[in-house]
Amino acid sequence: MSAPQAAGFASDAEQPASAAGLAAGLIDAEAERRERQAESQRDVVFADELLPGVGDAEVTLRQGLAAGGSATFLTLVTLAAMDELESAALGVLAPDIRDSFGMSNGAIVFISAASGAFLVLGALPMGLLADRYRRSRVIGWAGVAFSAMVFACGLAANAFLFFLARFGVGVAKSSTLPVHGSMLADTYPIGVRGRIATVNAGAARTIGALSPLAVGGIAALAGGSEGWRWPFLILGLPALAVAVWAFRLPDPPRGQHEMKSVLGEVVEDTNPMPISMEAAFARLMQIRTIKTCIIAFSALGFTLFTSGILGNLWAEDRFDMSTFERGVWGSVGGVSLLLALPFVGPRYDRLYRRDPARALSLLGYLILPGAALIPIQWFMPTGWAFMVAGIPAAILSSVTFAMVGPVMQSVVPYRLRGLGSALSAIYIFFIGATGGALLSGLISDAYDPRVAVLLIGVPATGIGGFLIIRSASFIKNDLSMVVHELREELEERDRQLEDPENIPVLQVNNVDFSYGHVQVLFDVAFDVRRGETLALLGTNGAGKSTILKVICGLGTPSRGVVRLNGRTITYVAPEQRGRYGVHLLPGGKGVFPDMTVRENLEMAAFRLRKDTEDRERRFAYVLDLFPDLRDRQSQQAGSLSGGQQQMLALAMVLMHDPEVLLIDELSLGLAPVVVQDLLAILERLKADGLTIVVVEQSLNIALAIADRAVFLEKGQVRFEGPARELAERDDLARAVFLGKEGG
Ligand SMILES: Nc1ncnc2c1ncn2[C@@H]1O[C@H](COP(=O)(O)OP(=O)(O)OP(=O)(O)O)[C@@H](O)[C@H]1O
Repeated sequence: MSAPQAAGFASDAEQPASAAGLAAGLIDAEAERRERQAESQRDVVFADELLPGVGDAEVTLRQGLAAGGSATFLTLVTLAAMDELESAALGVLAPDIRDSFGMSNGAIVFISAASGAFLVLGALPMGLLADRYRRSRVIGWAGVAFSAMVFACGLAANAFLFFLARFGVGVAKSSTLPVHGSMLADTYPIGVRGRIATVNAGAARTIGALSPLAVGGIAALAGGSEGWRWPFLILGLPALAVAVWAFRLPDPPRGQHEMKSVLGEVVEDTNPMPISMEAAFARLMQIRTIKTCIIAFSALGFTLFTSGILGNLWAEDRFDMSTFERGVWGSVGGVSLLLALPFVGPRYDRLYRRDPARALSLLGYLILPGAALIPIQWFMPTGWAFMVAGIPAAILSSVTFAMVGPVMQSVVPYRLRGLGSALSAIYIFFIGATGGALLSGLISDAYDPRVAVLLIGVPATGIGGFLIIRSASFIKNDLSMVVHELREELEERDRQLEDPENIPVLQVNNVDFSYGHVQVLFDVAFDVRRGETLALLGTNGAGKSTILKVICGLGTPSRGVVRLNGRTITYVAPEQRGRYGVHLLPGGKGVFPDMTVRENLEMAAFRLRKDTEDRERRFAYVLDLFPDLRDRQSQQAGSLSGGQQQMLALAMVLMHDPEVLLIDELSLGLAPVVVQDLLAILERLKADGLTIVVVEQSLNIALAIADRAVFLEKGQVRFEGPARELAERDDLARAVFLGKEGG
């Protein structure tokens, strides 16, 4: 893109003559773009009652559970309780394990909390599996692995093996957030999500609250320095039984409750395309509620996961409390949390039905007081006062954490539920828990646990609370996006049912795209029919190449959808799209200059290396299409002329047997005679039935090959229709010829 033409900001008459004029023009153009960006975000806000779950009839928890069947809930709750029991066991037994393996405080804090990092390793694949496959199966296998690894913790012969077993436990546990969260959100109605989450947390905590007592009791009963092993050995068995049961759970249709609330019916994608992690993350991080909440919860993670262990170490070292005493106090804290949970879940659900922004800010306001309560606790003079004073802050942060699931699930696109939770798990556990563990371990070893908590816990709590409150201002906009997408899907489903013979090969709808914070595509939409050639024309920097990137998967739109033969491919990886037949001939040099023509073609045919017959067929087709290349197969590609190199690049793309060929700047820098040859080849490809989208600077060339044209200006479609009609639009045609805004 050439800089002076980039923004298309000035008419001929007002061409800026000086550097100052140029700068002023650029500033104006940027201000105008920002205005359009702000407008495009305002555009999608729907009235509250149209948002999913808002204004719906009240549902009691019993009705909600009955709607999805209580077996799923009970199984997932039990599995979550096992996780809790296991974590609590580690907290209570930390000093005994430390002494048994002769470790320092820092080492045991690190090993204990590092399962947060291991959890991250599992969260991504688990999230991906949850979005692609039957979730009950994923949950079952993860449960089996969990029970095996917990057992291994009890058998560990040394600190290193114990560390490895923790690694396994962490990875196996990683199914809880992405897979359970996705399953619960799709099984039970939106109106009970808060209560499901709090009951889930409450039930898990009930077992968790009793577990310090049970764990302390079992360890004391077993006695000796190795008594800590028995709680782990005993826990492995019930975990295995529940995991086996989980395989039988039904898998609900994805996004069914959002669809029922917004559309009144379920539009199920029975044959979804595989989702790419990169595309999913790119999309999720464009959703402001998600991004802000994820950062908020990771900040909270810095303190939440280490505070229990640091508290136990402090209680033992400073106040000389025994394992059993600490277990009792741990249980008291857990029971207190149980008293708070029944208030928060129903309140969140009620607020959410009225105003989702208030439901979210409630969570932020619950967190903030913790920043003041933490210092009070850590300056208490006696053991029991220390334990009692820790309860309020622990309750507030645990209650808020129980709500991560409902908040995330409400704004994540339903196809990305698993990966959405995985993304939050990465931030919360990897950055939050592991970062917090490392820092706390270091500070605790250098000073003491109190310094660690004051330096990390207080600011983390304040920042977390503030950010959650801030995220509340984005949620309605993001929920509106959900509504928009669901409506579009329903319309498209109806359109496909009405006219199944006439589904476009390629469909781009409502697409917004940003490079970082700079939005460059605004609500772009067009279809391409089978065998059609579509020209994408427009001013410099209008976004033509960016659209091609979005179609072939090199860019993920922040809004909107791309479909291939009626199936959504918005989140499909570029190489996967290649397998489905979407291929891009990028602008500029597209060959390996040091290789021969033949070697270049062989590189392109790499995917066909096992299918000799198909490979030969493609070679024959391509060499027949480009006789000039056939005669130069042993020539180095770098020594070919510009036109021949463009032919070779095209030949390489055609080796893939594309269904849709995307061409960026076909004629750029080529002599007219070469362009004529290329056009003849495109004619032949058209005759062979190939669907082509070509970005062209030259209107004449576009008109020569295209059936239809789309004219873009500043990221918006200004014209879509038969190519010859575009030629009649003087204003637009002039813009293409002159490379400036039409007047
Ligand atoms: N990688 C990038 N990072 C940031 N901004 C980019 C990037 N690529 C393109 N842009 C900007 O996005 C806008 C659209 O660019 P794009 O290349 O899609 O336009 P185009 O219509 O193909 O223009 P041209 O014909 O000049 O290539 C431009 O303002 C450009 O500066």
